[in-house]
Amino acid sequence: MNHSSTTSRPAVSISAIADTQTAGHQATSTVPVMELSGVSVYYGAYEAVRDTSMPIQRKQITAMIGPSGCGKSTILRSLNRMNDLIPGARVTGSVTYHGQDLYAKDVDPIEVRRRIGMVFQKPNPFPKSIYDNVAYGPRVTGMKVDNMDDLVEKALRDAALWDEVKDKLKTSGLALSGGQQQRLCIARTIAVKPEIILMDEPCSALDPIATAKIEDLMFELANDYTIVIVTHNMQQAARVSHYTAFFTAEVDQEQERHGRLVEFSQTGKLFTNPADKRTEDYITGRFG
Ligand SMILES: Nc1ncnc2c1ncn2[C@@H]1O[C@H](COP(=O)(O)OP(=O)(O)OP(=O)(O)O)[C@@H](O)[C@H]1O
Repeated sequence: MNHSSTTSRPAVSISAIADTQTAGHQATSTVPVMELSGVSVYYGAYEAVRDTSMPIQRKQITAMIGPSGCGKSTILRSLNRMNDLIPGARVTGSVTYHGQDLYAKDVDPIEVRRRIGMVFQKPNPFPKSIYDNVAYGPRVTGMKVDNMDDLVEKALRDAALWDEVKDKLKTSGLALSGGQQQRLCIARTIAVKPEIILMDEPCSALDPIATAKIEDLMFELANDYTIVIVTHNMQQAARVSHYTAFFTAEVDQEQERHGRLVEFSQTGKLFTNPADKRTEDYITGRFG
């Protein structure tokens, strides 16, 4: 399979597939909601990450760790077709969501990004009020909302921000602290009712107290959502995740670096009894 970065015509409703297939399921740690099989991602002719295969387990936190440039963010973006937005980016192999090929011609990438939301490294609220930041997604996606006030309150509560902002909902989101802004971005993501939340180093711009709050929040969110987090911080991966994927960058004969998944396993095992020497070297600080 070879998926170019050009977006395709919407037809299949990913949410319809997801809603049908998750109905009645209890959360377990053994039901993958997504699967990557032999996924490589190219930027033009450059193969940034090669041959990645791993599951994303439902309502679990999966961390991606590894040295700079090993392709963690690239793989993360392949999970909700964010790479489509980068000119020249191309994904090969298979990414499935509830068994459905995420890159099939008739899948709507906008709908994919609603079901599989993303929180970025730098908090990026819109220059709008706190309320409007949260209401934005439901409004632009045309979600049927009975009571927007209730939806905004629920999203802010779920993002552990309600108590801090309930008296200033009309204030600009940009007037909040960095940690509050990041929780506002999480509320904005939750507001469109995604199933999966991708987080690309969500704490790297935050101080330790704000970081601890986001980590606590991730635990809470994992009751309802599947979370995939890219982090530079091994301790963070060890603290928050159920599963960890360790990536490294291999150097080929032309001295070109290619990201490679070395090991994927339960977090406790990866950090205490890694199967691969390269993982052991990395987690013990001998490399990277
Ligand atoms: N938009 C892009 N265009 C071209 N090359 C890119 C692009 N984004 C990333 N790359 C390259 O792909 C490789 C993997 O980058 P990526 O950002 O995915 O790694 P990473 O592991 O997330 O790194 P970091 O931890 O430093 O954020 C790197 O060599 C990077 O330079």
